[in-house]
Amino acid sequence: MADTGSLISPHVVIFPFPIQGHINSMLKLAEVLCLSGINVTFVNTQQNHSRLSNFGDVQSRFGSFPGFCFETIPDGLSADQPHSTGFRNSQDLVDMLHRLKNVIRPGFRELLTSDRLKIDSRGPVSCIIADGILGFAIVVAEELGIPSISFRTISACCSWIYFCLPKLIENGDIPFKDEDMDQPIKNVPEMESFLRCRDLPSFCRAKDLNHPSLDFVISETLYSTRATAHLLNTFDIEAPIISQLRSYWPNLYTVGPLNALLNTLRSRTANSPHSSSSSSKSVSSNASLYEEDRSCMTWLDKQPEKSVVYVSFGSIAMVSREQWLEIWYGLVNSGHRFLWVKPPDSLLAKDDEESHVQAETELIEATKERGYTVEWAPQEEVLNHSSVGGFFTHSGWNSTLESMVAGVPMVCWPHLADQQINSRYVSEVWKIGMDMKDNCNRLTVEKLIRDMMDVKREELTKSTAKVAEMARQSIGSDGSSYRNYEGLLEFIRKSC
Ligand SMILES: O=c1ccn([C@@H]2O[C@H](COP(=O)(O)OP(=O)(O)O[C@H]3O[C@H](CO)[C@@H](O)[C@H](O)[C@H]3O)[C@@H](O)[C@H]2O)c(=O)[nH]1
Ligand SMILES: C[C@H]1CC[C@@H]2C(C(=O)O)=CO[C@@H](O)[C@@H]21
Repeated sequence: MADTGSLISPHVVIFPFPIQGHINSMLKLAEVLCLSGINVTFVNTQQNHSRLSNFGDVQSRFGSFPGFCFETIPDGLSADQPHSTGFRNSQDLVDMLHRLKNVIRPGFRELLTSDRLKIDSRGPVSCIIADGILGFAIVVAEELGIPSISFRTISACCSWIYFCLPKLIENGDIPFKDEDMDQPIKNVPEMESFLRCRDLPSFCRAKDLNHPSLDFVISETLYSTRATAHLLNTFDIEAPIISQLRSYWPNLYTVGPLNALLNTLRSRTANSPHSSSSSSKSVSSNASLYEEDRSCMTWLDKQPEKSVVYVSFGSIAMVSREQWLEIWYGLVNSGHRFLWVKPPDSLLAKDDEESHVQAETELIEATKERGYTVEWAPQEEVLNHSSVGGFFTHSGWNSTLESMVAGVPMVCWPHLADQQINSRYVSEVWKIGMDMKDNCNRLTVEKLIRDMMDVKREELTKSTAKVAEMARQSIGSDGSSYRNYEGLLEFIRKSC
């Protein structure tokens, strides 16, 4: 039976960076902790919270846990400001950093130090689990004299590169000296044999070393070492890098893939509303800021086995009209069926150029035969559907993990941040897909989709099955992620 939280249980505050990919994985962690009897307060910014309540199933998902509660803090967005998590350019990130500093940070501090949580019947806050790029939450924990756990929602390989950035700057690797993005980078231990300029996180492309986004990831990474413990949503597949990270984060718990761990715990928990006797693949944990369109599941039901390419570039990537058309042509010309997620605000300004309008009319016609489009899909369910044979992805870390767990090969088109290195690992290290990085034209799209679906199908099927098995073992009762999950619970319980 589930231990759903009680007065004597620890009380943990969880606080994500306020965008979809971070909220998703931290809500999964929240549910894992609730299923283990820990009381949780989950802090959202206002607009995200109202969208989650409208579009996600969070109320029913967490309704059965008396020890769970949401709190909201201001986000600095005006009530009539349209929702857009997309980052059109680096200025959008800079704007977000300003709101973080001037509104979200004081709001979080106020919440934790005011009486709002002190009068909470679940007892005083015993620990703060904050997003690894919200270092100010560590300061609040220090002020309150309680432990903090820094949860980095990206891959271990990207976290490791962030630690190596000061050395790369010192050695003159960045800023890049010339236009040759294939120049090897030799100063990141474990990656000497395959790392190129273009594989470094996007922030390294800044010409100016003082660029706020580069400064942000470097300083937050150094700051994170002040936390009492660290969490990563990853597993043995990143073992060599995890060992390196322990030199900075000795108290590191790797508990991924969290979607798989959560499904296992749900299925073991007799009175969970999600209890299921089936495999850990079958349940999804939706926490969407967009309205899911489930009609795509009915469409998938009608397609042949492993025939569909699922296309999604996550929640913050923005695509230009030219790129959009090239991808569309490539998909249509590949001859394969496709299900394409196009979030409402993901296309950069639509122009009236005659040739674009004509192309789009042509493509709409061609798509009717074998394509389907939605604004948001139940992604985990889609990836586990028997009709899906490949994933054309931006290589966000959640999508990468979800694809690994489902055993689906990938064509990667990374946009920003960690995606650049994730896609390199997918193609060169784990060999479960192809990297299309910095090269978006219809011929390349067509070729790589054909490679994934036909030409390299057999070898990819073997390697994806191996990785999926490794993920499954990690969260099994003898696996490293499961043991780390138990260690994390012990750590949290000791802090109460
Ligand atoms: O139609 C869709 C599309 C996506 N998703 C879900 O949305 C999440 C998307 O997360 P992710 O793949 O990580 O992409 P982003 O939303 O772009 O995530 C941001 O946050 C991640 C975690 O820090 C980083 O790895 C990414 O680079 C960063 O862009 C996943 O859980 C998907 O299952 C859906 O449910 N439906
Ligand atoms: C917009 C980006 C700022 C950094 C974040 C990030 C991370 O390093 O945690 C990855 O991608 C984006 O989610 C965030």
